[in-house]
Amino acid sequence: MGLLQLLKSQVLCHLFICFVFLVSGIIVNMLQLCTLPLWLVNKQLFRRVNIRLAYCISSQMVAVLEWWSGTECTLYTDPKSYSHYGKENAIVVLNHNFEIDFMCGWTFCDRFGVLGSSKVLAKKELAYVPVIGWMWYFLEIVFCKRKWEEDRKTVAQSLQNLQDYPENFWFLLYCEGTRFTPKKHEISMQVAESKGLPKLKYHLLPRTKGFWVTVNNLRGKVAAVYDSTLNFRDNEAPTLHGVLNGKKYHADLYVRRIPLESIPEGEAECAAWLHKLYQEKDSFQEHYAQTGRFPGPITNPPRRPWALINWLFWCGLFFYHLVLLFVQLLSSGSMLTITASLAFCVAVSVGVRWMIGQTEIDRGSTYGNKGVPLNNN
Ligand SMILES: CC/C=C\C/C=C\C/C=C\C/C=C\C/C=C\C/C=C\CCC(=O)SCCNC(=O)CCNC(=O)[C@H](O)C(C)(C)COP(=O)(O)OP(=O)(O)OC[C@H]1O[C@@H](n2cnc3c(N)ncnc32)[C@H](O)[C@@H]1OP(=O)(O)O
Ligand SMILES: CCCCCCCCCCCCCCCC(=O)OC[C@@H](O)COP(=O)(O)O
Repeated sequence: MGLLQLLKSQVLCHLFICFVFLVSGIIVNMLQLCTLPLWLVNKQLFRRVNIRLAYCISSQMVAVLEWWSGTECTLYTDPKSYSHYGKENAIVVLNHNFEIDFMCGWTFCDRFGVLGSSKVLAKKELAYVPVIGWMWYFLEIVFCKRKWEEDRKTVAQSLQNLQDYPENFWFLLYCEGTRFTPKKHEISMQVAESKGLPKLKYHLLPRTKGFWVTVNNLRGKVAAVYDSTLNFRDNEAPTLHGVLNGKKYHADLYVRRIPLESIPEGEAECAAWLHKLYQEKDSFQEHYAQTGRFPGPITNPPRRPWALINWLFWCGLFFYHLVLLFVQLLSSGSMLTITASLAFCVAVSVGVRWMIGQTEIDRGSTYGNKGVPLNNN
């Protein structure tokens, strides 16, 4: 193990990275709060400012993935589609199998210059996660309770609000609605069977209502759906812990650009279209399992330096102040101050541990663990 790799595996380094993320994130959240009055006088300026503030937070996770762990992200797509990426609004449909799939998504957003404005249909529980969840309020992220009766109006309204959004964005939809586990897969395939749909090997059965409502409420605003299929080399199951430990992964993303006009408007037709899309995605995963690659040419968008610059700025700022604080603490000799500082460090560690827990599939929700009631029950 080299010296750098040894350094990356040190818990103290992980604590420092997490501390920087949490404290800088809360500072940015507070700045976002201060921009609220702007909404009343100039909504578009409010949005543009918040896109940049959000970048300061999400790009830290991109920097840790790209520069700290050195994870490589390869894009399989045709050159004609490539020329559109970052220059138009799009709905991204992505498989949901990996704990760090959202970080890989963010990496691609950064490489195409849409990281600050990127959006997602997210479960409501994530709105309460400090830093990221709070940041999302100011980005007009669309939250759902995963209860269609409650979501149908709120989701449609939140999507309509994006019609006059001033900068290009990608709107991410995990149509499977939850992360892949063998149990959820088994249950969703029972649902597929009961609906007479072909079985999927690598995906859960997609939930079609969110896709239908998104496509129809973003019509006229969004140019295309980017059908995206992600996998990792060597059957790796990457984790945020691995990334913090400096473990290098290799992500492969296969993207097809599908013009929005080609997607049917009616609910049933749109649902059938999505089911067919997931059958195709399943065949791409099968191809990957057989050959170790996706079909089509590789076009690698380069890493950009901004995420690294932003991260180094915050790390430098906090390192300087932490050293100062440490020296002052020791020279003060006050047991009370030392204990209070230690308690603060423990609180930060516990907070961050809880946040990392949100990314772990083992601690995931039970959504999708129950199928439709069988007729003979
Ligand atoms: C060039 C590069 C390209 C791309 C780069 C890649 C990506 C980058 C892009 C952007 C990045 C931006 C941000 C990323 C940052 C962070 C994201 C992190 C996390 C957030 C993700 C989440 O929170 S995922 C969870 C929330 N989202 C969703 O759930 C979306 C999908 N769900 C839906 O659409 C649902 O329909 C709903 C939520 C709108 C409503 O939920 P409900 O449960 O009420 O669903 P349904 O009404 O659909 O369910 C009932 C129907 O489903 C059938 N059923 C029952 N059991 C099951 C089962 N186990 N599996 C499947 N189906 C089931 C049931 O029979 C009902 O059928 P109907 O026929 O009546 O529909
Ligand atoms: C810079 C490094 C700092 C590291 C510490 C920060 C950790 C912050 C992580 C919070 C990110 C929260 C995003 C989680 C995304 C996610 O994957 O959500 C799961 C949902 O889709 C589906 O949930 P489920 O039904 O439970 O599978």
